Amino acid sequence: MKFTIATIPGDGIGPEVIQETIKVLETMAAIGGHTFSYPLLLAGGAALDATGHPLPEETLQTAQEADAVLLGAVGGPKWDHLEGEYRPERALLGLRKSLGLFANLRPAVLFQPLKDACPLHPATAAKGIDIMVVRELTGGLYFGKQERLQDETGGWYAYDTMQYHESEIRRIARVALELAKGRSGKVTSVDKANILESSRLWRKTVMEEAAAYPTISLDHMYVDNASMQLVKSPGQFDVILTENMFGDILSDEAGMITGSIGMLPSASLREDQGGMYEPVHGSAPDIAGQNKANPLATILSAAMMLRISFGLEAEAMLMESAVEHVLNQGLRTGDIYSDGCQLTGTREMGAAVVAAVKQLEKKGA
Ligand SMILES: NC(=O)c1ccc[n+]([C@@H]2O[C@H](COP(=O)([O-])OP(=O)(O)OC[C@H]3O[C@@H](n4cnc5c(N)ncnc54)[C@H](O)[C@@H]3O)[C@@H](O)[C@H]2O)c1
Ligand SMILES: CC(C)[C@H](C(=O)O)[C@@H](O)C(=O)O
Ligand SMILES: [Mg+2]
Repeated sequence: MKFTIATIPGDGIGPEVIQETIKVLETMAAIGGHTFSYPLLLAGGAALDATGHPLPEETLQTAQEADAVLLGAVGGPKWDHLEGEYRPERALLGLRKSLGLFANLRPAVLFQPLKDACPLHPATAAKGIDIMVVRELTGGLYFGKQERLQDETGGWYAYDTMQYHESEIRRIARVALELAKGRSGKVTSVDKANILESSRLWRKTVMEEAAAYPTISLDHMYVDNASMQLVKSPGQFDVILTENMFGDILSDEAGMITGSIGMLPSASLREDQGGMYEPVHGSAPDIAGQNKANPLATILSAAMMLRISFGLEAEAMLMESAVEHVLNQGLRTGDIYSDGCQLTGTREMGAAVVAAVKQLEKKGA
């Protein structure tokens, strides 16, 4: 089969992790007899430097026409002084909104070989963690009206607006409820309904949608408590359903309890399962260009792409098994390193996954 993957390396460690992911995808293509093409597109700081805008029209158009989008990360200190639409991170929001990617799936799974790198109590780590964060991605504070103004004293003030339409809540709630059917059947909706009006509507609407899913157990948790419970006893969560900003924060936290944000993939989807795939982490300027970044989050995002957008379940599973295999071999980038393991670099980790894919495929054949 032929697929076009609009590829946006972006900034910082983005190009490094994308490079390794393409190597793995090419191995998958050779094994499965597929043809993947990777039109390379500019977005973020790289696009700003080259074209004067973080989200060039050509990027948007090619992304819209492709079978899926694969993105590294955007942003970095070089562009931190910029305002408004010139901020590199705005490119990400522009892509999400224009592609209609309202459903952000962020699985947080603790790979068992990493349980020693998990900062939680060993007994908790041994039990395993398998949480699916379903984050609403095109509404809320990120897309509400925002402004910076001066008051009558000349002092500055600013506001951002958290706004949700019932229809936006219903469609993301359905995504979470449907996903829960294929898992252990529990959805925890996270909000701040004790204080925010948008959260009160969120809770009411989620309850209404859940009425059509009698086999799913639904509970509700305030976001402050949820962030504490996630560390205290992550085993209580199956699917976490939440709005845009709460999901951003909770998914980074979920990354840490599963070893590292460098292990966390994500899929941003529209109704037809078309989507953009990117690691949860950012451009990590502190380690960029040093062959230190963990490429596994991006490789796992590409596996999600094969499964969800291309329907290549066997290939996706092979990639995920290859990741588990290299971890079992004891290979670790710095972010997941623990005593007795072998410290390795971005390129070496990518090469090890490629080798593991080939080895596992041979064994299976
Ligand atoms: N999706 C995205 O493009 C995205 C996501 C988050 C942040 N950002 C942007 O990235 C820039 C840096 O943001 P930040 O520092 O808050 O978050 P970050 O995720 O880039 O980094 C946070 C910490 O995690 C580490 N880290 C992240 N990814 C890693 C990996 N793959 N391997 C090993 N270590 C890893 C970094 O070294 C750093 O210590 C900012 O401009 C921010 O806006 C972009
Ligand atoms: C860079 C930023 C806009 C983005 C977000 O907040 O959605 C990032 O943190 C993420 O998690 O993808
Ligand atoms: Mg984030």
